[in-house]
Amino acid sequence: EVFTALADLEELLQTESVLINTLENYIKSEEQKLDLLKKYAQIYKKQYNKASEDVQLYVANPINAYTLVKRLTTDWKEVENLITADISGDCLANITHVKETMKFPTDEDLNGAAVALMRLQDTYRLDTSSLARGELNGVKYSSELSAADCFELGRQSYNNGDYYHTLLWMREADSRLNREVNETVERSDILEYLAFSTYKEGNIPLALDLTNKLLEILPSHPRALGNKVYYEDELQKTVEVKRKGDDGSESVQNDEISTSTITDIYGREFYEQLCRGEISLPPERVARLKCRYLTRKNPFLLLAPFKVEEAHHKPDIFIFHDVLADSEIATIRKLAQPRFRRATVQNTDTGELEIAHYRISKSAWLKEEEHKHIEDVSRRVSDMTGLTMETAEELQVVNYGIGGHYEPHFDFARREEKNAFKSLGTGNRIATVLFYSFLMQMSDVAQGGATVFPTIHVALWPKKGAAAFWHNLHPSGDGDKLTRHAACPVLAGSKWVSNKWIHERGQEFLRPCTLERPSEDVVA
Ligand SMILES: O=C(O)CCC(=O)C(=O)O
Ligand SMILES: [Fe+2]
Repeated sequence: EVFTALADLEELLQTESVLINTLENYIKSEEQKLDLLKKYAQIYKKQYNKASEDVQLYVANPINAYTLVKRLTTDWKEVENLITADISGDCLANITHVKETMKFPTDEDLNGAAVALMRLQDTYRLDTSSLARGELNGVKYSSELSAADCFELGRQSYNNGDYYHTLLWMREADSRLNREVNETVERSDILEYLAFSTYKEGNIPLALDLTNKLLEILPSHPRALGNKVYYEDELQKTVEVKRKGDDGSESVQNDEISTSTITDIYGREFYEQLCRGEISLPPERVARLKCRYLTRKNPFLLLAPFKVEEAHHKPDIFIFHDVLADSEIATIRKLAQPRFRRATVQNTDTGELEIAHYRISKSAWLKEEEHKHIEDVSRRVSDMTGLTMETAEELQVVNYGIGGHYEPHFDFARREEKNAFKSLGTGNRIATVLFYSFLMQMSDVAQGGATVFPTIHVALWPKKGAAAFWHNLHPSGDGDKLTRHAACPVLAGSKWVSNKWIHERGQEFLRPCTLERPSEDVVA
């Protein structure tokens, strides 16, 4: 699919340009054909009018008799040939060729792009009308959506069983339609989706009202007629149930929410608040964080020490500034782009890699041997972290497209995930280094894409050439649950990250393990 990475979307514009050309050529050919047919029609009409002046005199002339017959035989065949000339077939063949040889989106892509917009709408609390005006967080980026565009977003949501967004977008389609001079969609179609989604959301009186409005426009609409009877029946039933209730029968109330739901709700809330930049570390904790130069007793680093900023204590999260050169970033992009595949996650039961809705991006893996720059980056990670790269995974390059994100997760395998990293034989992921390799900001307003740690309220805002570093494991080898983190959906722009996952094996003397276990895990 193409919607998961901006790099692919750029190629879609090339496809569009070829298609526009094909379409214009087709229109030109059809116009030429019609011009020729018009000319034939004129000639026929002229001769016919002449003959009509005196039919008998006209046919009495042998030359006229001959040309009349000729006009209706060989000449007319020409006309028929022109009419049946298959210009459209040629054009369609061209289009098929374009679709087969160039990047072309599918229906799943349309759905993916629509779902991504809904995700952005929810995470960043964007109101439907502003979005339809082409605004993101108060910044106007693009042309407005037509009623038909909004209708399609509603329809995609409907097909996903997402009635909440169906209602938002169908209402927007309706209000846009009221203002459209050249209407782009039928009001009856909007009403049908509105009515049924309203019913699905539990509001039968309103669903009935909307269905009646639809029937005012199309009185014999078969589905609307059927639904009207059904809604009326349902309403009748509720009235009866209510009456019984008033007579003293008991009603059962069940508004219990399980504890896990509560934690999920709050976890999600912190995650989204961090993405929106609404919460951060309390000032007294920020005051304890320092910036410093790191040399690690390495003679090269004495000349050019790393600029390190502390982003959090316990777990320690560091930001290394200016650790990727522009030339290295260019190499990474050039090598990764042609190899991008939809990024995968590891199935916790089977250990197999699979795609998942909670990680939407494209990724590619680069080996040190491929280019000096990749080797240099790997050595730098070793210098930055003091850990060996011998058991580290290859450099993973990730590009996030429209609404691309990676929901809260751990980089390490948990104890129950027995099969994770088994085939590598290098132990668990002891640490993560995440480079922000390329970033296209569309405005000064932060437009999403932060790396956030919901449990400890940390948000790292991508900065080109910088890298984040943290240990995923406690010295005991147990996973540090506080390192749960996520990539917020990209609202506007393009986000590229590259990461190096460092493994346990080989680090025994570089980061000795202890027997001491973190208290939270002892309890668990
Ligand atoms: O892209 C980001 O900001 C985080 C990526 C991440 O957590 C991962 O790839 O494991
Ligand atoms: Fe991660």
